[in-house]
Amino acid sequence: MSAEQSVGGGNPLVRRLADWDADRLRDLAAEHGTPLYVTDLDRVAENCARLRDAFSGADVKYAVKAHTGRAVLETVHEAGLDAECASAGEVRRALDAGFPGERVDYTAVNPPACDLDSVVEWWGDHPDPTITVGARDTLDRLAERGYDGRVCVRVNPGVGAGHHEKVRTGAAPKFGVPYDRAAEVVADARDRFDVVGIHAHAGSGIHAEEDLAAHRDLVARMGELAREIGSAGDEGGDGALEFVNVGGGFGVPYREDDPALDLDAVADATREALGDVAATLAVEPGRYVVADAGVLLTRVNTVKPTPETTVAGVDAGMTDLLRPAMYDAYHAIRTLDVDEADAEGTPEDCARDTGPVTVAGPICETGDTFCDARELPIPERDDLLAVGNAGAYGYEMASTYNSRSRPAEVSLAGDPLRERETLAGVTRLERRGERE
Ligand SMILES: Cc1ncc(COP(=O)(O)O)c(C=O)c1O
Ligand SMILES: N[C@@H](CCCC[NH3+])C(=O)O
Repeated sequence: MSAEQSVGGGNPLVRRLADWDADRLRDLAAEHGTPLYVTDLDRVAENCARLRDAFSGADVKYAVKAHTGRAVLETVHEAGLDAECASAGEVRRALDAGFPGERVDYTAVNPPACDLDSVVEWWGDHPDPTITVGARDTLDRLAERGYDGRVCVRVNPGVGAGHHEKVRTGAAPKFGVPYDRAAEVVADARDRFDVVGIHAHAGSGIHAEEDLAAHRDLVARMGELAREIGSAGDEGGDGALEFVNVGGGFGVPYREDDPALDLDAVADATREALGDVAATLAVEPGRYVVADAGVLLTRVNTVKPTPETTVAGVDAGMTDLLRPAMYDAYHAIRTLDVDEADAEGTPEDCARDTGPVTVAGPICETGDTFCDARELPIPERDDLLAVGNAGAYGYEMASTYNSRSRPAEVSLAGDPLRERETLAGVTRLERRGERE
């Protein structure tokens, strides 16, 4: 089976930017304006189904941070995944979208007091969630608040992976208790809490062979630790762990010719690396669930030939999609207004001449470009461009820098998901003349 083929009919491993219906996207842009995120909720459900099939028998938790939109959360909930949340705000969103407490994990990273206060209070109405804790200090702060419920200990496995150094978490001291001290921290936590699991996360965008190897190393280390903790628990009569969470990070192909991740093979390798443990495997992917379910539509407003490249000035910028500016991330770009031949990603076939094009946003930062001198159809003013794989960490990382309002989002079916922010929205928190 080729990497692109279907797994059970209409559920292909990867959906390329070329696969989106250009007419539909043009209609949505005409109706809702640009910049506009378009999210295909059916694709979200398909991605969830593929994860559940590949990791059958494991707990699959959606890392909510990748896309917190209500419709996405409801879709993921209906598809049977749990929710992994990075803040009290994300916990609130998950509960509001219908996830019961026992299907919510809160991963507390240097948690502000207000986050701990909130979740401990909310748990009263939503029993049996899990709090994942990466420092003894956090355990103490939970105990101070009277919390004695389910806790998972986050471990720093010393193994990192991911598409960019800024997203490799596994070896960063910020995350998790040091591997060598993990068993001791678990033993200490058992005196005060119901310790149900251990957790580690290598990083985000695991796709390259070396990242997959790092993922396997991490899983193997977690398997060893689970066995060590399990046998210590038996001696002390505390019982074994419920689960071993090996994190998320499963990558998607961003470049047109990147191969799709063979999810079944990754799942098999994960199980094999974990080895024999008396606990359920858990994973918490975010990107994989939503990345290829979203595109960002933006319109060309300025065309400027320069000796090196034609600059296509567009109405979306790093405030709408930060990834290229922050990580030099590659996102496929498709001109929806030229002949469909270029939907195949073969610029030489398309009706317009092609050449080096720099797609640049309206923000006063040099890094505010979606691509630099990439071979694309020479742009014309009012062209509609689609930026691919924008569903993960797209809207979520949007900001109002340069007093730009955040974009709108609609579903592919045409339902409004998030309104376009207004200037009044951008300035709504400002106070003037209120200082005494
Ligand atoms: C603790 C944790 N879990 C899960 C994820 C989800 O990662 P991804 O979206 O790459 O699957 C992240 C992000 O890197 C994370 O920090
Ligand atoms: N924001 C990152 C992923 C980091 C996930 C959070 N630990 C990205 O867009 O690639």
